[in-house]
Amino acid sequence: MYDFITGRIKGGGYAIKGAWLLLKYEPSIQVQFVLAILVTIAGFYFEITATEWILQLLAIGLVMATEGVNTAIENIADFVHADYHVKIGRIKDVAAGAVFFAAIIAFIIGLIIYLPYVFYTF
Ligand SMILES: Nc1ncnc2c1ncn2[C@@H]1O[C@H](COP(=O)(O)OP(=O)(O)OP(=O)(O)O)[C@@H](O)[C@H]1O
Repeated sequence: MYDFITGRIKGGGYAIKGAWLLLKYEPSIQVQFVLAILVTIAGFYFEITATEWILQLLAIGLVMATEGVNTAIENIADFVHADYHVKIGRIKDVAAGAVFFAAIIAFIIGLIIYLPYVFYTF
């Protein structure tokens, strides 16, 4: 039981370290993080509802998480095969495609939440 708890705490520590590495070194994650801050400011500005906050946070989490996994896949691909290979290209394209799905959904959620506020405010 003690090993289980210390193991979980260590695992959490590694995960926080990984999140910090993503924010510090990955431009794609940094861009998503800035966008997340901007929509959070917009959320406070327009005083969106609790349900809208939940959907917005889910969208932010979905995009940041898939972007992080995409970065990990790119790193693995470069580690196992640094030279050009058509299969590596396909693996990276597919991983980027997953981010695209998440980003499109997040964008649509953003439109659904903010268009009515913008429309009625201005
Ligand atoms: N070793 C490779 N072999 C074949 N094609 C590759 C290889 N590396 C990259 N590519 C192609 O170039 C694209 C971009 O790859 P890259 O690793 O530069 O990612 P990226 O889009 O610049 O990601 P990021 O901006 O997050 O670093 C891939 O989606 C793939 O089509």
